[in-house]
Amino acid sequence: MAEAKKLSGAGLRGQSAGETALCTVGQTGAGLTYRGYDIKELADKAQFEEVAYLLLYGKLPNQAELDGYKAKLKSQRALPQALKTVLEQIPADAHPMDVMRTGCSMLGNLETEADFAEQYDKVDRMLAVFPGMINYWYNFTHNDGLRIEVDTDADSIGEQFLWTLHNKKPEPLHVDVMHASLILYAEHEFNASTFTARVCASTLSDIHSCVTAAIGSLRGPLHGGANEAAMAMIEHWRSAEEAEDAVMGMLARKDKIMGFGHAIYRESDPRNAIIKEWSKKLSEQTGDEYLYAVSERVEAVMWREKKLFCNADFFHASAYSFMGIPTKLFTPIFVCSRASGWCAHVIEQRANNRIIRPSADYTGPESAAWVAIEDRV
Ligand SMILES: CC(=O)SCCNC(=O)CCNC(=O)[C@H](O)C(C)(C)COP(=O)(O)OP(=O)(O)OC[C@H]1O[C@@H](n2cnc3c(N)ncnc32)[C@H](O)[C@@H]1OP(=O)(O)O
Ligand SMILES: O=C([O-])CC(=O)C(=O)O
Repeated sequence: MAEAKKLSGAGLRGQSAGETALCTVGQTGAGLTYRGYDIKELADKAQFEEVAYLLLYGKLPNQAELDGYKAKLKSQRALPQALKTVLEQIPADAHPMDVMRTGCSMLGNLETEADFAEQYDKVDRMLAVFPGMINYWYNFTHNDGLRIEVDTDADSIGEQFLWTLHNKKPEPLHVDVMHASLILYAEHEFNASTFTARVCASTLSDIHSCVTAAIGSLRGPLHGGANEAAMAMIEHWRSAEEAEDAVMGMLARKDKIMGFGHAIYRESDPRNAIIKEWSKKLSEQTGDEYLYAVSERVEAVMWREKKLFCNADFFHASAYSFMGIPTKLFTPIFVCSRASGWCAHVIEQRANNRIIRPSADYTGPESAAWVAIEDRV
């Protein structure tokens, strides 16, 4: 069993910043559990909606509860006209994560959480709306002003994402991949975006503000944005050999290789083996001749040269690409999933709240003498 990573130094690494009953990350060096359930078992056996329910409502749903939950989510997909109008104003060259941030914020204006008693309904509405919301904007701005129908017959959030993106019922294999992917991305303890959501929640702010703030944190390439950055890197290489040469050059220049390394895990990210397996299946299905091989070679070189391993993001890049998902929509899918984890944390924070307000070690001048404005250089 791998030892836990030695955690110290900047970035609050290794410091406990609160309690959670939602998730353990790297407790035995590599593991990940949601409310005690191993991620491998969840990704293998569950639908995303079961996992969202587990995180938000505290237990795995029985069949009737799952059916009821999915029916509720399905009934809440419609986009308010005012939200559509705002989405249509956002330019085609905007980053889709900015669209998610604005869309979430606009939803908060239209359907404000007036009381914490409404929190579960607000969360479920966001989960229901987000896939159609981003794809409404995407199709309108990238597909000749097409105004898609978001009230599809899709049975799940994963299917809804693919259906509203491509305007057709997706194939079952792709829906299975989406379930696994959304489960893998759903929750990860006090990562940067979740911590952002909790800090916002600790001021007793509304839930749309918490999620909007978290989207902003997830957007960065050191966090959720890494799946897009990984794709932007690997898409240039047409063979494993070309990839190896390029990565060696990047390492010599001390470039960061996106999709590798982790703040907590030491030897592996348990989500990688799962999404890698799906990426392999998709590669075989699509007749891919190099992208999977390129990805595998980058993984091998990074481990050989740096003992750095793929995190959850790296093989998501090839997997999403094989399903015809445009690179810039990769991180919004992460939002569609992680919104469940963020909101479970917001609910947990609210249940036992104290405003999060750490201290800082001051490094500025001891004291400074006032200088009148006309005397300043
Ligand atoms: C879903 C997710 O959010 S997973 C994370 C997604 N992010 C990425 O993939 C971005 C690339 N990775 C990284 O930038 C980092 O590994 C992070 C941000 C994930 C973690 O950062 P840290 O906790 O600071 O990493 P850690 O302390 O283990 O770094 C150790 C050393 O490895 C290096 N290193 C870490 N990751 C990488 C990488 N991907 N490429 C090259 N070198 C790296 C660091 O620069 C550091 O070197 P140094 O000691 O000479 O400065
Ligand atoms: O835990 C982290 O720091 C980043 C991560 O993997 C996640 O949020 O899924």
